[in-house]
Amino acid sequence: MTFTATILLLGSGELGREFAISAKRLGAYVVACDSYGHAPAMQVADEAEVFPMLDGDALRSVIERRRPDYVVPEVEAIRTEVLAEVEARGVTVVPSARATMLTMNRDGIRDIAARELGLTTSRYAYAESLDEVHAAAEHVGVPCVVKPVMSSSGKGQSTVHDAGELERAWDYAVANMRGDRRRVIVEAFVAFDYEITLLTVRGRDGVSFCPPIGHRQERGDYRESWQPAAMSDAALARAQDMARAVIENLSGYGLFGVEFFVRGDEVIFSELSPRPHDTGMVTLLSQNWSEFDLHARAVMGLPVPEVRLRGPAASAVILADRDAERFRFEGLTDALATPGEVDIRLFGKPTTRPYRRMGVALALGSDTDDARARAVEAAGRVRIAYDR
Ligand SMILES: Nc1ncnc2c1ncn2[C@@H]1O[C@H](COP(=O)(O)OP(=O)(O)OP(=O)(O)O)[C@@H](O)[C@H]1O
Ligand SMILES: NCC(=O)N[C@@H]1O[C@H](COP(=O)([O-])[O-])[C@@H](O)[C@H]1O
Ligand SMILES: [Mg+2]
Repeated sequence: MTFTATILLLGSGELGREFAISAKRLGAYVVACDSYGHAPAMQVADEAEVFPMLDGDALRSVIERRRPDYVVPEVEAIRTEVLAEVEARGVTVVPSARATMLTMNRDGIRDIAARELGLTTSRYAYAESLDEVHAAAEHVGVPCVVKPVMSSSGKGQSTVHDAGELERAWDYAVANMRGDRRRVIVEAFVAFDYEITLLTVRGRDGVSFCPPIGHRQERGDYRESWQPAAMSDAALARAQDMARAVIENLSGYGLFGVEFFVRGDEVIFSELSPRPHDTGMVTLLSQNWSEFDLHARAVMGLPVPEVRLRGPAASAVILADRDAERFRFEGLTDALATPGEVDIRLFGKPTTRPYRRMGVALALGSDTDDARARAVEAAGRVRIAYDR
């Protein structure tokens, strides 16, 4: 059989699963990798590889054996030095080895944005010990947010309201970080009016933007997202300029999820994913081409189409609440019968744990408030029943 490209997908969660579907529709052969078997993307890919992606030797040997046209990272926690090595030998790393190195750890991308590009960010400092955490908090002020430099979906993150809570925040960060660097970023807490993800695509013909996505987070992890987020033309233009500046600096082709806090007309850069974003799952219903379709096209060097919104839309997550290997989903019939245009995605994760995202509900509405209400309603109708 002839394929248009061979893609090695590094990370096989829900985002990788939708990307794999989009890439396969364009004729790609997809090898899905992760540290555990039967991961969501593996269930729809051509083949799977199970190994720890932070292990450089294991990663190098899989890339050498598979000889992919494109290496597509789906998570941050990857031995990115190996990606730089293989890029130097001619393999295309998406969007670029430099982008994966700088975004793997929060300090890389934050220093580029704040120091090199001069973008507005929250005040911040790094710390590698409890003493340094105290010094950093003194520098940025309290309340502040403490996060491991390597983590995602809010893992190891806490908001500190009083210096007495710093020790607990440091211990929590170290216990929940990914990888081997005991380093945290301490950021001033931003009392934003709202926050957005600006999906930004860099294709062969230039940079384009999706309408902004608003979202609500709890414990540093997203619960609901909606599109379009209401914002002033001035704030949107500022966010687009900042997003363009960062991704031009990172280089490479693909879709990026650029996160901003907005307070009045002030737009504050937070961080970015050089890949589809969890809050962007709303685009599975809201756009004529989803963020995964756009990523696949940009990555494979194909034309990036103009995005059209099908209507105000929202997503709401379906979370597990305990550790389990045996569980069932109930209520799918009810959920899909939620009035209006509603859809459900169940990711197929093989096990649950507290707060693990197992699925998402999607809804169109007359406006984003209506879409949010429908998505939350549909998500709530899906129940996870745990077997003893
Ligand atoms: N300095 C801050 N001030 C106020 N809120 C913050 C700050 N930093 C983070 N948050 C809140 O926590 C959320 C998660 O933070 P951040 O995006 O840095 O973490 P993450 O682990 O990278 O999450 P993800 O991987 O889902 O993007 C933000 O979207 C925001 O709601
Ligand atoms: N904010 C980043 C994000 O949402 N990443 C998505 O979550 C998966 C890990 O989920 P898990 O921890 O449930 O395995 C990742 O593989 C990716 O799809
Ligand atoms: Mg984030």
